[in-house]
Amino acid sequence: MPESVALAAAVQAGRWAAAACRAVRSAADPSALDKSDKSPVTVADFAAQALVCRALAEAFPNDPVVGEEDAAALRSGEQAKFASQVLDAVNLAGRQFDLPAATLDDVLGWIDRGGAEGGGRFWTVDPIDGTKGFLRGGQYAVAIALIENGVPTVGVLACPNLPRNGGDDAGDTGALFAARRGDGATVRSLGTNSTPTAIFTSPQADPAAARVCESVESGHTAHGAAAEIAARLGVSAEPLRLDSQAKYAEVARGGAEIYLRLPTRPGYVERIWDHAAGVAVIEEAGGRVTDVDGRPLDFTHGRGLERNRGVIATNGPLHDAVLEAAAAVLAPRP
Ligand SMILES: Nc1ncnc2c1ncn2[C@@H]1O[C@H](COP(=O)(O)OS(=O)(=O)O)[C@@H](OP(=O)(O)O)[C@H]1O
Ligand SMILES: [Mg+2]
Ligand SMILES: [Mg+2]
Ligand SMILES: [Mg+2]
Repeated sequence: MPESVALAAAVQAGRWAAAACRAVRSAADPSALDKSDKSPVTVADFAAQALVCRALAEAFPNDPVVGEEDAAALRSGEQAKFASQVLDAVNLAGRQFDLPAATLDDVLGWIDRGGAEGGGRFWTVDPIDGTKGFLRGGQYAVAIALIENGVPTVGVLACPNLPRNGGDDAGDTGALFAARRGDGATVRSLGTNSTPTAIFTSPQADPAAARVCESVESGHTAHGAAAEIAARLGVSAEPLRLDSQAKYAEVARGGAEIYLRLPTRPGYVERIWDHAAGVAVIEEAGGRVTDVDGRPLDFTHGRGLERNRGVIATNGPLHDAVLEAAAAVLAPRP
């Protein structure tokens, strides 16, 4: 079946952005700024958001985009050198795809296309999910999703450091996961014209045989509570720790059965761009996603998953058992 215009635009956006991330990483240690919440943002985050918004604007000039980053710091004048590095990264990646050279004004304009609030139909973009992983040389993902009436209907995860094939057959590095509601989920390499292959979650129904994945960062998920849930399920394998929505991708292709993201403090609201693309990919591969209380993720409240707490994603058959174990370990919802 030919890919829909929306999925094709998201795939192209993911490829352009991934090329910018790779270009920045291979040049030198990426420079980073601290945002107001003390989290890092690099030249590559800005360049990737610019390229994703550029690709989406070409295909759907009227679609709103909710992106993680904005260009305020780059416009401030204090960061002129940083801003020119962002421009260079956009044009370096653009040359690989024969795109016309951009100006700094073009780049700032594309980045700020990501300032929408949402709506009935909108895109959400995490230009680098797992920025700490990117800085460490670990996993990261460019995450792009189309949300229609609260449902992620298209999802793309471009993972430049993830092996194309899972398991022992590592193959080449760089994998792009894509899904459109009703059409299934696929993986392909990051190269242009690569062929997509269908992916499916693992059929494992024995909790004791499950493999759990979780964030590397202990500030982003409660590792201790996850270990208690795993022990209740009888899981013996050590957790697989990897940065970013590469965790959704691993569960979607059967490389793990469970992804636990457990609140580290009351009141943290998960961001929609940290989950929407992963949800589309994993559900189309046969998996299930809820919050820790078993509620579906609610993408109708702007930039945050205001009505949810934490996230549990599974292969499908194990979901109810994991929710039961989580209910026994976690304090009830306040
Ligand atoms: N306290 C807290 N709890 C939960 N999540 C948080 C928290 N603080 C930050 N974030 C978000 O975590 C995103 C990174 O996801 P991961 O933890 O899976 O990756 S990583 O291990 O940090 O690399 C990260 O996304 P990026 O900023 O795109 O990297 C943040 O949006
Ligand atoms: Mg993120
Ligand atoms: Mg990010
Ligand atoms: Mg961030």
